[in-house]
Amino acid sequence: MKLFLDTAVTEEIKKAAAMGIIHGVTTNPTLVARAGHKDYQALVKEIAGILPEGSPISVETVAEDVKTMVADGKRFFEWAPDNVVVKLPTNAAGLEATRELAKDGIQVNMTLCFSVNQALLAAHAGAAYVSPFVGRLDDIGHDGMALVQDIVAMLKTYELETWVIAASIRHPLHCVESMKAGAQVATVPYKILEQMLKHPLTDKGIEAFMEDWKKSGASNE
Ligand SMILES: O=C[C@H](O)COP(=O)(O)O
Repeated sequence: MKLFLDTAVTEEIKKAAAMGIIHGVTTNPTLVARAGHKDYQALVKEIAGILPEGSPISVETVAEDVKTMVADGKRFFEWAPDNVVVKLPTNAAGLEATRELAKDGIQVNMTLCFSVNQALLAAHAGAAYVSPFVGRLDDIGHDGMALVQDIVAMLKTYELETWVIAASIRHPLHCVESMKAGAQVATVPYKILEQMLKHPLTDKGIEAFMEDWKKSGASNE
């Protein structure tokens, strides 16, 4: 499973990219606003310069009609043609715009997906990615991860090539479950990356090795 970083904070992207553990970035209007960016184009170009060449960056529109969605998508694509994946909502306008952009070879990530039916429609429209929102379903008492499992199985059954991005990831167990479900990607906030890495026995082990080495008086010069 590949990992995307779900953030608009460039410092977080730099830190994760330096460790070589992320394959792309997803942004959305809330994340861009929260990070205090005023210029989306400048942000996307900066992210493209941080990530390895060709890494996908999801760039989301706030347009509501097909014409503006397509125009936005084409504009976003020009900002970084090797990276930009246009993020569109899974609704009627989003499907039509996805079809248009896909015809032009522009990749689309259909976001705010909350059902297997929506994922099937996204795949038929030509979406490169579909993003089921796990945490937001859990928040209302539904089983978000069951949706990821069902979508992965459905796409496999019908040999559809759309990739599943497990999104709205809220804790490290969501990542483990996404792997078990066979999602191609999980997009995670930086905090979750840190939680994925952290293990008390690793820290304890490092401490013990250092103490024993110091006590031994041995040299590694
Ligand atoms: O844009 C997609 C995000 O993964 C949504 O996450 P959230 O539900 O925590 O806002």
